[in-house]
Amino acid sequence: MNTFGSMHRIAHKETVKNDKKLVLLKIGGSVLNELTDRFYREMIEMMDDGWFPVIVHGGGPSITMMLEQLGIQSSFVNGLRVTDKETLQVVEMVLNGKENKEIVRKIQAVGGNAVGLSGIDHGIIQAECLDPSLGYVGKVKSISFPWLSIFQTQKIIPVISPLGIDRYGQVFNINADMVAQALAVHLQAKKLVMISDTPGIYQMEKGEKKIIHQLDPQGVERLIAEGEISKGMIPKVQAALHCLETGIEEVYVVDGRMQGVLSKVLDGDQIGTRICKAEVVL
Ligand SMILES: Nc1ncnc2c1ncn2[C@@H]1O[C@H](COP(=O)(O)OP(=O)(O)O)[C@@H](O)[C@H]1O
Ligand SMILES: CC(=O)N[C@@H](CCC(=O)OP(=O)(O)O)C(=O)O
Repeated sequence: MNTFGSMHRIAHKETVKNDKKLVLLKIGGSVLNELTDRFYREMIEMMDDGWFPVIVHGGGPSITMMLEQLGIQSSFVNGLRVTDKETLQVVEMVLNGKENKEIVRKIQAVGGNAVGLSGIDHGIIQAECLDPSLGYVGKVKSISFPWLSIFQTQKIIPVISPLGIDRYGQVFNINADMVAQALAVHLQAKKLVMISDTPGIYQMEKGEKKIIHQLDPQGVERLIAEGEISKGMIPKVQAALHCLETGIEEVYVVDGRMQGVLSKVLDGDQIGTRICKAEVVL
């Protein structure tokens, strides 16, 4: 966690304090290109309040669009993109070349500092094949991110794409929610915020979507079993359940286009859906 912990007592103390206020922001491809300058400014402002954001991003819709433009067929199994060699090249190109740099560019444009990294760089995300029938789709085996204290001290926001690499140099395409969860657990984030295109997790009531503002793990399991949670929301809530089991206090699902969304989450105001263990429900 703290590479230089033993070097200086005060530096160590500061890092431990900051670690407690680490927030993992997962920016979904559904909303990535609709986030405003205000959203990115809030990210910079949260650092003045002692919070430090680490970003993992997706980019599913952009990948699909590029594959279509190139005439490459794309298919999904349980929400995961079947990834052959040709598809993997496009995934790398779109995630690392386009979406990662788009986020970095926007943070820089509002006066912040960000460094874009892929999970391949320095082997941040060590991966292995998830299921041979899906091709080069990976799962996270381990994470190595020893520079957190340097990024924090310099107020540089890390922006990480969901690609992994194995020890032979093979790259894998990994679902971004899974990467966000693994990184949140590794960095012992206080919160994981899933930034998507939905105002929260909803269930249908008399033909209308009703947002559920608070959910505990049992509630999540029930909504999955009832079929209320489906498609892209499934990996998010699975990630949330895993996070809660490993000590992360709360996971939010929010719409990144809502004004003041990040400050509301950090201030504990009611926004989106907050998933937490029953005993810590306020
Ligand atoms: N119960 C639910 N509540 C909210 N969204 C749901 C639910 N069930 C399925 N979804 C779908 O999940 C989508 C978000 O997942 P996804 O499209 O993968 O987003 P992202 O690109 O942000 O990861 C929503 O737009 C919605 O269509
Ligand atoms: C294996 C797999 O499905 N990988 C995803 C990676 C991007 C992603 O997860 O983007 P979102 O967060 O926008 O869904 C994909 O190829 O679309």
